[in-house]
Amino acid sequence: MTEKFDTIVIGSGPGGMAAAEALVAKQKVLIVEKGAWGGTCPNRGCDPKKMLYGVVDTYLQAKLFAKAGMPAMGQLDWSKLMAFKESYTQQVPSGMQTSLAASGATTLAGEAHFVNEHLIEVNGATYEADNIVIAAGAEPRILDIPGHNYLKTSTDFLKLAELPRRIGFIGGGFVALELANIANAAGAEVHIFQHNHTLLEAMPATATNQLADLLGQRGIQFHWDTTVSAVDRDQGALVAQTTAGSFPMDLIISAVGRPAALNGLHLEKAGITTDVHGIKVDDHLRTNQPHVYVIGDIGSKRIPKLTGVAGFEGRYVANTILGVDAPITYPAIPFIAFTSPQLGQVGLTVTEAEKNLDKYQITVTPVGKWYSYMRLFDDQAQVTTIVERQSGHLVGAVVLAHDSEELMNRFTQIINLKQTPADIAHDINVYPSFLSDLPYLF
Ligand SMILES: Cc1cc2nc3c(=O)[nH]c(=O)nc-3n(C[C@H](O)[C@H](O)[C@H](O)COP(=O)(O)OP(=O)(O)OC[C@H]3O[C@@H](n4cnc5c(N)ncnc54)[C@H](O)[C@@H]3O)c2cc1C
Ligand SMILES: NC(=O)c1ccc[n+]([C@@H]2O[C@H](COP(=O)([O-])OP(=O)(O)OC[C@H]3O[C@@H](n4cnc5c(N)ncnc54)[C@H](O)[C@@H]3O)[C@@H](O)[C@H]2O)c1
Repeated sequence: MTEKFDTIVIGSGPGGMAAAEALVAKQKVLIVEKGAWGGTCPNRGCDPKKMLYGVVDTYLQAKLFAKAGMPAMGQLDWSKLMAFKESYTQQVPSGMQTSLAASGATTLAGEAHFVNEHLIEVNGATYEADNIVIAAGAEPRILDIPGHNYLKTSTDFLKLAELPRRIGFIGGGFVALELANIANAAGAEVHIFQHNHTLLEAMPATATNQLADLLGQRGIQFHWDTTVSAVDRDQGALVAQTTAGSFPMDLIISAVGRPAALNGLHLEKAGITTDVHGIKVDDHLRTNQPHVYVIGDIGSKRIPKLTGVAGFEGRYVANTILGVDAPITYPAIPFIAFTSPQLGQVGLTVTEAEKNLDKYQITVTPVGKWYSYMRLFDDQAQVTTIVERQSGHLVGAVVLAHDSEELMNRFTQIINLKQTPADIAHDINVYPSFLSDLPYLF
């Protein structure tokens, strides 16, 4: 017998959770999960990464304070660091499933496949719905080269029982840089093999070059314009064969992007169309089957693939299903590479602003000597603001600094609220703090 629901949600990551939780008060909802409840972010992404990052960033900062009387630091204990991370991650799947079930959604463990545009099959049983929300996320890409079976992913890194002595990362994106930062601080010899000379493609090159210099000074070895063509095994070690020579390693991580997790969904049975970036959507996040919606990392769209975005889209689609009819519009979307220091960006990019300097004023302010940064030995800290000349509104910002996330959140708020320098000067912020410096940045 086929059980009938108002809405079926496929995937319980930040996108699927948000959609299910927003629908369940008014609808009969089924949510299906083939792996760990909660999806990538809390199990093998943002949250475990930031548990590790918080410790290593504090450790690095404490080392900087040696000049200010901090006693000498020993080596980080990797097994305790991992145990700390697991104290959080081990309770995530059961906690997420319990919370979904408590909200009234029906939870089902198993892989969902489309049978037709209204019917899915899970564990041999079929389920029907008026609406289906695909929130199946993305998965790490293993580079297709000889020896690819030796390559590991971010998921493997975040579970390492022991820290390998030499770690190579293929790619210069968020995953490679953030994990390289952790591995380096924890004592590994770290190499980044990047096929071009670009890090974090969405960020301005001046800031990413500066970040690469700082990470290089800490010992991370960047191999620019270097393609890894094969991986061999030689007497227990792995060898990265590259256009710049052979490099023996103990672990090599493929960090070359996260393609949409299309496999296994059998989208063709529902006639749903895809492209190389994922499932195609319209401005209401509908597929070519209007009752089938797509949210989060699995969608083909030019929006950053982030946890906050997946949740925003989940709530938007829930409202659409419940009858609100308006195309999706996104607020400013901030993102940060959690490296030491952090590099974050929000709003209009420097590259876009540079194309129209009559309209936009770009100001790069080195703040390393400012009180808030000098007391942290954050000598290279730098804030870039992009202001629309006519209105005086902030439309974009880039921050390279220790602990820049709250400043980034405030910049995001300023952009969304269209606050002017006068509005900002009117605020009383905690003094001294990064935010009490704000009026001096405009
Ligand atoms: C190492 C790492 C660090 C990250 N750090 C950050 C960060 O600091 N900040 C940030 O904003 N973002 C970060 N991200 C990205 C963030 O994790 C994703 O953008 C977010 O998880 C996307 O949510 P989602 O709901 O679209 O997909 P996911 O979280 O991937 O969830 C999809 C779920 O669908 C399930 N699924 C797939 N197919 C099926 C099927 N056929 N049937 C049933 N279930 C299925 C999967 O098992 C999975 O649980 C990071 C990612 C990684 C890998
Ligand atoms: N702090 C955060 O917000 C955060 C952290 C981690 C991941 N994420 C999300 O996860 C996504 C995936 O992260 P990622 O680092 O895997 O991808 P990415 O897109 O950020 O970087 C991929 C890197 O791989 C390189 N690359 C691409 N194809 C290659 C090839 N064939 N050979 C060698 N190198 C190649 C690219 O030049 C790039 O440097 C991010 O775009 C982001 O949306 C976000």
